[in-house]
Amino acid sequence: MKKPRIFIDGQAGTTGLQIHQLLANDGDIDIVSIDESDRKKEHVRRQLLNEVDVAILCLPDDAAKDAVSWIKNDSVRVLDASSAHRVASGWVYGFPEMHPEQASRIAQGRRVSNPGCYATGVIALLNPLIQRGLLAPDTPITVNAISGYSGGGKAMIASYETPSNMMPVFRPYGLNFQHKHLGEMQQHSGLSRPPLFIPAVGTFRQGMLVQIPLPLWASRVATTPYDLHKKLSEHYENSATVCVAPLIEGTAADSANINPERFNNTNMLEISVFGDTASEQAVLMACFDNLGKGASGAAIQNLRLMLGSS
Ligand SMILES: NC(=O)C1=CN([C@@H]2O[C@H](COP(=O)(O)OP(=O)(O)OC[C@H]3O[C@@H](n4cnc5c(N)ncnc54)[C@H](OP(=O)(O)O)[C@@H]3O)[C@@H](O)[C@H]2O)C=CC1
Ligand SMILES: CC(=O)N[C@@H](CCC(=O)OP(=O)(O)O)C(=O)O
Repeated sequence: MKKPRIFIDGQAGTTGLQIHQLLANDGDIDIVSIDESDRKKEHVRRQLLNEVDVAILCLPDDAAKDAVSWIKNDSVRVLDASSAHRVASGWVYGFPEMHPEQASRIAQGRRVSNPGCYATGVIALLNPLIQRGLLAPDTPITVNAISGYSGGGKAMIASYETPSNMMPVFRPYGLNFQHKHLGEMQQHSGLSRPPLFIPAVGTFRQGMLVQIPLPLWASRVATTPYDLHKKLSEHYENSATVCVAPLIEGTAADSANINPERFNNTNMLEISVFGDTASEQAVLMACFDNLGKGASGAAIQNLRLMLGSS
């Protein structure tokens, strides 16, 4: 059988390079390469984009939109790692765990959008709880998150890895309330409004922690930390990529395992639920690799679904 041909447009960038490395030893896939001197030449990219089975776009948003508009061959399928099409109609959202039908939608999709890193954590935590009625769609949600600096691509990596640059160990940002992941967080979690999202970047290269504090006493739906944990555990029971740690409750709560770098170089996402029944408070946490389940790992998972090889 003919091997599927894949072109990674943006293969020299952080995400593209990692996808390339993860696929390099896969003998069932033919990765079409582009010369370093040609990788930004429109006519070369146009031609490759129209002659492969799947084009994986690892480009800035505007370049990804251009690339999609150049594809005239209807048999070419697209997996876009940028944020250009994550809430666009006609695109399948590449988060297989969010719905029992989602993996088969991705498998059949002609246009699949890979989720944003922070959005991956938020949707993993909230989607099952909102879909299953444990949180109301209009619950006021705050998200605190920290990412390794590789989340900012080549430019941010260079600035953090230049020794003469004194970068703050922890830098909150997104404080214009316009972060590019808000739309996908809202739509794919099922919230009626975007969350209040406070991301931060730290002086570590890779890894991510997403936290959602929940004052349950203010919730319109009567919910306990135990209920939240049970629903999340049921939802991800058969998942190979998302796991739920045992409920962490009360005065003995121990956060020794919480470390944004813990799942680096894997496609795993671990959910933790901390709760106190007496004070009716809980915190949901998602820990994963921003370059793994937050980017390249998820892209490989989606590609395999699209190729029917997962
Ligand atoms: N880093 C992350 O954690 C994640 C990133 N993403 C998304 O993936 C996409 C790529 O991000 P990332 O890999 O971090 O970014 P990088 O800046 O590391 O890489 C982007 C690559 O695209 C190339 N490029 C830019 N414009 C063009 C163009 N017009 N034609 C061809 N190539 C072009 C760049 O070239 P050059 O090398 O010359 O600069 C670079 O190699 C972005 O949309 C980002 O939002 C998604 C999930 C996570
Ligand atoms: C630290 C940092 O700057 N992170 C990036 C998000 C990286 C990411 O995964 O988002 P995309 O998939 O949408 O590119 C940011 O906040 O814009």
